[in-house]
Amino acid sequence: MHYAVTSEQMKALDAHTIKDMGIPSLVLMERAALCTVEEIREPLFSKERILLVCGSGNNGADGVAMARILHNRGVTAEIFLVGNKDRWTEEMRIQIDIAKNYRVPFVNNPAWDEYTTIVDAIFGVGLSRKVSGRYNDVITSINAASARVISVDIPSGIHGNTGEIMGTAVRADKTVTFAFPKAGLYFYPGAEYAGELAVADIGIQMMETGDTRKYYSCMDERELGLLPKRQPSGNKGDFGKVLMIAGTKGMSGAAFLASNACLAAGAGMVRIHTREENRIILQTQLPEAMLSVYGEEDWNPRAVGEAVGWADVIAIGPGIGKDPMLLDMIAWILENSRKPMVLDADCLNLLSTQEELLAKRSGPCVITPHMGEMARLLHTTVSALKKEFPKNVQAYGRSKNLVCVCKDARTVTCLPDGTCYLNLTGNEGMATAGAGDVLTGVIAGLLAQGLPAEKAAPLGVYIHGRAGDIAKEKLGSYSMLARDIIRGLAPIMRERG
Ligand SMILES: NC(=O)C1=CN([C@@H]2O[C@H](COP(=O)(O)OP(=O)(O)OC[C@H]3O[C@@H](n4cnc5c(N)ncnc54)[C@H](OP(=O)(O)O)[C@@H]3O)[C@@H](O)[C@H]2O)[C@@H](O)CC1
Ligand SMILES: [K+]
Repeated sequence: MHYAVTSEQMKALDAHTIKDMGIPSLVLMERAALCTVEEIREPLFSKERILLVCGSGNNGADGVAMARILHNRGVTAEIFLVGNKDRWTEEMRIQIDIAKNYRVPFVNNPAWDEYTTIVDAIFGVGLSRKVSGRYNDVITSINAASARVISVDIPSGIHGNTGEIMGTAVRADKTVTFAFPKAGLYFYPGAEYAGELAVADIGIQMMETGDTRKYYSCMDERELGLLPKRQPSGNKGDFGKVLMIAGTKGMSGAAFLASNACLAAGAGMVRIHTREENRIILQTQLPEAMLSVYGEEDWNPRAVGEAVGWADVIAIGPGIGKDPMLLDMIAWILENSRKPMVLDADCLNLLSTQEELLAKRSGPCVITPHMGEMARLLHTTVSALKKEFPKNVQAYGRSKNLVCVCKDARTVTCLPDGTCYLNLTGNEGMATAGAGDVLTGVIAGLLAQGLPAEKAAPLGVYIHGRAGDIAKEKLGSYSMLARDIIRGLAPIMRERG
């Protein structure tokens, strides 16, 4: 696992390293400049002729230091200052003096197409407002030039916290970011603008006493170790029994995908509770699952009560539809069971009309809304949700004491204690029908094997994304289907046995 930080958090970590630990700012800067110079290499970058475009702050000062290092190594490196001299930082003033001492060339009006590489050192984590005027023109020229572009710390014009384009932004081929990835390099469109990402260790550490919950937590392959080892002596009951309440008339596919994914994620047994019209098709498609059914006017309280008693984990939602009758069933389960639950899709849409029901449950609970469903739960619009994202999702998870997986191009998982996981696996091919049902099944499967909701949800999102990446590699993003994501689970789970 690693952490991603906001611009403000990075500034605090910089200041802590300089003031409390005593490493001079210029030492950090020299390391930053050296690390970035090392990244200018074939095959992506040619050192034939390099332009360093530098702003007035310390991002610009990094660029000037890089120019001097390159110049002293015999590379043709020229500095173009775009900032306002009156706003130069102390470090910038010093770097300019040093560059002048070494006679590094400055240009006022660069011939953009004569460079093989452009270093973007205009704004870093200090970007504080929309980009306009001369800065806008310069960024447009960088993007139009034939040179390859390497951005220092973050592409200029990308918001370090949200990844949004602040008016205009540099499109980099590579970004070298210092100490910790900035969240804006992971969220879209920032992730796309950053190009290839390198994280340079320049000597800044997390504060030992700090509460890491304030940073974004990002899982990687090491977290697969959280998967409980399957005991050779175990039987199917030991690996958990999942009740999957899914599939209205004509929506058997959602029930199939979620249940299939749940078994493929390692659950011992799955029992589907679905509309009676789905009986034959589901029993044919997925004979490994058990089945009970309900009719048009009755959700079959007896069958549900018995199934809830049997299950270790309950998942409700994939393709169940919006029939108000189902709200009675959901209410009954929330009130009567303390077993771990995953609530998805139409279950959440039904609950958005009677939110007090969520408060009635007391067991561990994971909800998996996409942005539209999340907005509905918060009684707001998607655009308003995005403005305060993910703080509003964190607040919701905390207030309802549940784990909230908010699905988007970068899915976040917010825990009741405020921890926020940012998922880095997955791809655009997963924007396909049924992919969400697969996720519900994977999380339910992990819960069934005994993982707590706080781990099952972010790990499920991570595994689901990686399975999607495997599907994309095989089939491409256009043709991969939700069932291919399920097939992608095996190579990942196999790493554990
Ligand atoms: N010792 C350290 O701390 C280390 C820091 N490091 C490096 O420093 C970077 C942070 O430096 P920073 O804090 O000086 O901010 P930075 O990103 O250069 O931008 C501020 C400048 O931009 C300007 N400006 C902002 N928005 C604008 C807009 N829309 N349109 C126009 N102008 C705008 C703003 O102008 P002002 O608001 O003052 O008018 C100011 O001049 C960090 O990303 C890393 O690269 C590393 O070397 C490691 C050690
Ligand atoms: K930059």
